Amino acid sequence: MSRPAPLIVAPEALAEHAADWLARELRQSLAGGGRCSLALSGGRTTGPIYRTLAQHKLPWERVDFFFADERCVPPEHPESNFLLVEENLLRPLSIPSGQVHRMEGEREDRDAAARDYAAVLPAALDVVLLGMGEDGHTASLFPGNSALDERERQVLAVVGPKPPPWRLTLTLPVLNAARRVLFAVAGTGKQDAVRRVFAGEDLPAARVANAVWLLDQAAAGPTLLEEHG
Ligand SMILES: O=C(O)[C@H](O)[C@@H](O)[C@H](O)[C@H](O)COP(=O)(O)O
Repeated sequence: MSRPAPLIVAPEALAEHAADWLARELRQSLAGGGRCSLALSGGRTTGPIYRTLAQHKLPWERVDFFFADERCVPPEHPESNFLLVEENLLRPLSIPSGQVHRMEGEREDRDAAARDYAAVLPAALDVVLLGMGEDGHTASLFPGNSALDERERQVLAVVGPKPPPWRLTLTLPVLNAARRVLFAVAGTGKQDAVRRVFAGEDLPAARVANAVWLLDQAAAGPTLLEEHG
């Protein structure tokens, strides 16, 4: 799969570039006057992106918020992706709860929670923000996990190596049906996984086909910097 060249920016510029990209894509989706769906990821990289995105003036009342994955913890737990997005984006923008579709990771019946979430997903998400782990996972689709081969279910409960273990995750059919997908990847720890993705290796993140890759210089590493920096 030939992959478009990544956008490579200085570490301190990644959040702003990602927020600008998201705002631009949301604005384009909203231009027709209808509603727009935005699916968000957790992890350390995304918090600053959300804080910067919250400063953008958009018709936020027409945006419906979804999640790419969620840890199976209560929504007030420090590991909750919902809490991360709530604190850095939803609360600063005073987004009403009716616009927020939270994955109910805390439910005892995780499979029912996954099925219920699939039922509220739009036919195709408009804009998705993904991160990538050092092992090349994205959302909670981890290397070697059978969830990577799911072709029917849109949301699955999975166990991953990154604690907390149980998670709910969108599957590849959903991520690959999304209109616009951005990967935002930062830090030297991701350099090897980034190199492998752009070398064509079959990592989970590489299976998200039509995505824009935004890297900081640390994650890009010398080879990609030389080629695309
Ligand atoms: O729930 C999660 O942890 C995320 O959805 C996950 O896919 C994350 O995006 C990557 O693990 C990168 O995380 P960092 O940004 O912390 O490196």
